[in-house]
Amino acid sequence: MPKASKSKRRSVPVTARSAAGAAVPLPPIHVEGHEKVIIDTQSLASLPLVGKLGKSSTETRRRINHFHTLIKEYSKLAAVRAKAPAPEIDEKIECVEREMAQMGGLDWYQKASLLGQCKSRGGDTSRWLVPKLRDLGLHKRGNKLRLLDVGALSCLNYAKERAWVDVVPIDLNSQEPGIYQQDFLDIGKQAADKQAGDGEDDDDDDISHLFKAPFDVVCLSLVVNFIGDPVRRGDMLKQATRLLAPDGLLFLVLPLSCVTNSRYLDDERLLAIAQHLGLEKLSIHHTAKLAHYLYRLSRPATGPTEEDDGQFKKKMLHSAPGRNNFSIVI
Ligand SMILES: C[S@@+](CC[C@H](N)C(=O)[O-])C[C@H]1O[C@@H](n2cnc3c(N)ncnc32)[C@H](O)[C@@H]1O
Repeated sequence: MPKASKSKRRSVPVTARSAAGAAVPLPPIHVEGHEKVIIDTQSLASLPLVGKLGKSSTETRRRINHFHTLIKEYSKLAAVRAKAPAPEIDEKIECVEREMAQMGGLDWYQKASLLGQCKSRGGDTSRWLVPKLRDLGLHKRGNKLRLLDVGALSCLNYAKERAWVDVVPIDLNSQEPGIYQQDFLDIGKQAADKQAGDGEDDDDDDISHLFKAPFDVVCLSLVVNFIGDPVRRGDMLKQATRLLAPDGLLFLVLPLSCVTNSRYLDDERLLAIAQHLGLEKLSIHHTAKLAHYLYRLSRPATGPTEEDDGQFKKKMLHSAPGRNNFSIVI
């Protein structure tokens, strides 16, 4: 059974009251050098499931979107606080934290997202990817495809393809025994820490062997938009290219509005970012709600370097009113 890996980041835990008035743990704030501050969604997992799953898919979607807004707000406020702490910022942060807690935290969010994957609501996005992999003839390859499913809500997504696909499903908060609890952005860091004698010496928790060989496919389905900080969204794409084998595939899924209604991102810009990271476009498909992308790593998988940073800053592309601010920064 997979075990949770341990986080080594500094945290400042806080508490608040649940709707029922009981004290509940709230997300610690992690300060990771370079003034980057993120919400530690792992800690949201410990919140009790007090939130309701919507009666209709529209209601569930509305609540999921609101949870995304809270994550973004939290990231922004935490970044302000890291630079210039002030009591009014603390108050605003507590307010956001309280609301997330009242909704049920990450556990509620994941259960609501899983509901969105029901067949009656369109199924999970692997059903789009599998025919593409078959079209590429990858089901006939001699050795099985190694596929890293990031933000996996179920370990059964590729069960029908088990004869030719070996899946490593990971999530910040594992919902099933078959899903490894692992922060995608920490892959590689733990092994480096250990080598430097800095890591915790608990071999039972060590799943680093799973990430030693490169992956043929990395799936980032509805995960990049989960992150509130545009730089960390860029870090996710960079990390994916680092983990891919030569000619490996990146499967990216974003809510459609991230590319059709954003001031800072559209398909063209996303393609420029992907190409900059050594990825070439194989396929794009928009549905009423989602944008699917399949890219292939077309240059040696050495991964992007520090020099890549600063190449794709937040740039206004569409200034019409009513647009959202979703962006990816490299
Ligand atoms: C909306 S769910 C996506 C579920 C599924 N992949 C899909 O396509 O429906 C987003 C998931 O990504 C996970 N996640 C977000 N950041 C992550 C990270 N850095 N490492 C691993 N999982 C992450 C969250 O915990 C959450 O379960």
